[in-house]
Amino acid sequence: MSSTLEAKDTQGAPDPPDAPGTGAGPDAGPDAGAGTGTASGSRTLRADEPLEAHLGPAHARRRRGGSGPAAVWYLARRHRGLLAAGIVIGLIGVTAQLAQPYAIGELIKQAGANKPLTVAILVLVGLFCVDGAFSALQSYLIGRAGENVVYDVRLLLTKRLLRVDLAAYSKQQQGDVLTRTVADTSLAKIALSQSLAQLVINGFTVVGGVVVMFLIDVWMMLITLACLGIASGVSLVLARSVRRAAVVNREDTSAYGSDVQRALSALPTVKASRAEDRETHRIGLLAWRARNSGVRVNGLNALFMPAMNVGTQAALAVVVGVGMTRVTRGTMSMADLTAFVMYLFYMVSPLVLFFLAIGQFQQGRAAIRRVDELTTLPQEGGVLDRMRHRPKPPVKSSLAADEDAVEFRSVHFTYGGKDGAGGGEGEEGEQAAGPAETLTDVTFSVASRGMTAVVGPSGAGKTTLFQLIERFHALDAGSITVGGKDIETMPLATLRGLVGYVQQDTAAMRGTVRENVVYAQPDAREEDIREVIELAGLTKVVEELPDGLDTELGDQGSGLSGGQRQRLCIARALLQKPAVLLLDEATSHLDSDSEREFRETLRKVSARCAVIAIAHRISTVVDADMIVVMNDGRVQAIGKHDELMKRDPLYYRLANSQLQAATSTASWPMDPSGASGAPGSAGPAPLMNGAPVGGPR
Ligand SMILES: Nc1ncnc2c1ncn2[C@@H]1O[C@H](COP(=O)(O)OP(=O)(O)OP(=O)(O)O)[C@@H](O)[C@H]1O
Repeated sequence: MSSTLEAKDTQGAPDPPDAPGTGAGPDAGPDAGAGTGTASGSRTLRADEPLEAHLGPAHARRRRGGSGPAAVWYLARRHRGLLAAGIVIGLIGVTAQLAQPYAIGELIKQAGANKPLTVAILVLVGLFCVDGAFSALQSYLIGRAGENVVYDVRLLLTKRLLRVDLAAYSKQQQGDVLTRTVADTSLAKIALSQSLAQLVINGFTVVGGVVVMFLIDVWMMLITLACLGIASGVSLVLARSVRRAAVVNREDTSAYGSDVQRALSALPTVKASRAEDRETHRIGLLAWRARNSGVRVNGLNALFMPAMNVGTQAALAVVVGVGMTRVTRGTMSMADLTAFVMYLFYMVSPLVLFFLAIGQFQQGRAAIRRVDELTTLPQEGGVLDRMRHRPKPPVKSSLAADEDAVEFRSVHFTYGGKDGAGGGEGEEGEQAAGPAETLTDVTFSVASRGMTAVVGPSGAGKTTLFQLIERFHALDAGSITVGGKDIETMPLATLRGLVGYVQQDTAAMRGTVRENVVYAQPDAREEDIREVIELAGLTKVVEELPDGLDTELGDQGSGLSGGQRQRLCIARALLQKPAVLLLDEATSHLDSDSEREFRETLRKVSARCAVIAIAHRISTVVDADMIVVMNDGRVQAIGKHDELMKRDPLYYRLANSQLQAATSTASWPMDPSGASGAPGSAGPAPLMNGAPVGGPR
């Protein structure tokens, strides 16, 4: 039996993580070769398998608000073969167990009749061995099925979370997502493997025991059933209460986890604000709430055992009393009474386990519901899905020197969607309507070579421009093209291969310096890595690190200074050899010397690709080939530094305040609208909105 299972279980055998595609490991797995396992086997999913195919149309319907099995149930069904095998083996073990009291009764009869006992003893020992061996095998198989289920569920969650629509994800609490991914999946595993198996196996034991006891003595069994029936009814009511309490406890635990995560992610700020006590109090209250609901769950669980024990003890007292009377009267043999009492004892534990499994299963259902909610988060690429039937542009890795790198055409955008529908697959449709447009009628184009700076006051919409180029959000109206192709018709991987993005909050990660640099280009050559390290001005920094490129960094790249982390992220983006490089405040942490060197780097890079940089420092933008001035979600002006200083009051003001601070001279007029001959004195410069001014060609 086990070899058959093993054969099924190893179909689509996986690879160890370091040997992708060789099919050497046990249950498929992340990088396995093509599997051939069937739905009745227990082949785990591969990381490269399209999960939607496994979730089936019913799940897709469910995500659109219709009916269909939850993702977790759907995945669990893939392992029903292994689970069923575990249960069948468990049932064989239980049958051997149920036969034991009967065999003991026979032994007593043999002894009473002064007959040889060898066979009876051997039968009994054989039953003990079968019981032990099969229950061990059952535990192993069911445990394995549970691990397979939780692996598949976690793989599904990982895939869907990494491809989640950013607008939808930003509404989630990160701590809650973590709790659902780690703790709730563990509870779901227990419910879908151990609890289910316990329900079937112990249910079978109880039913089997009842049947045999009926065969031994009907009246005594009816007395027993009356006592146990009351206890079972109480237990069922308890199980329902446990489920309700477990749902509350899962929510409370998750709220606690979210708040711990919130505080820890801003630990330096917590300390600097001397908020440790306040945070302890606030998080402590949530911990207390979780403790209280946990105590309630435990209390209800704890009532199971006594409820069953009282029922069994009452049954035992009555059975022994009535049984002994009948033995004395000669209407029942001592052997039958012994067997009956033994069956009663044998039934207690399965009965208790049966009801405990109901409680456990109910708790698991609460966790399954929470995990399933995560799997229905809207996914990126919905726009592309809707355009599936339109011809796709050819995949390109660079742009010709004479074509536009990026073009915004009358782009309108509101966070959360103009009508509150948001981006992604548009399945949830729950997002609230945004109060005002973030970008209005934005039109400009950027040539495929050269440096374009985007400037403007805080909140003007500069970062939003970049996020739209990366297609993190869907537009309300208008279009954006990269290399002349509408980005909504491009596969996301192609688009993001063409566009390198260094975010405002530099995203260095835990891992080595090398891992951070090659993150977008894992197969980069050593000389290319060295080149981008040099270009980003990191060569000396890396040389001074204890293990050079292989030095381990902490979370968010701790171990490097802010400026060094920023350069690390720039090196990462450069290694990708993007056609368009987006730098959001990428020089904000650099000192003047480093910034001068970096501007030199940018000059070199912008000869190869389009660089678009959001910059607050005027020194970064003075020599840009084109400057886009954003104000209140609109393009206010486009031009070069000297032109803008003359004709755009906002740019003049932004530049002037910085240059004044830098030079500490009073030679600049303070009020650009004054009569000092300053720009803007003849009134505000005309908006360039809707009139694209091409950059250098
Ligand atoms: N995820 C979001 N959800 C809702 N509104 C947002 C979101 N991100 C930004 N906004 C709003 O959009 C507007 C533009 O934000 P954006 O980050 O693009 O400005 P910015 O010009 O880059 O500002 P800064 O120079 O301060 O970084 C702001 O009013 C901001 O509050």
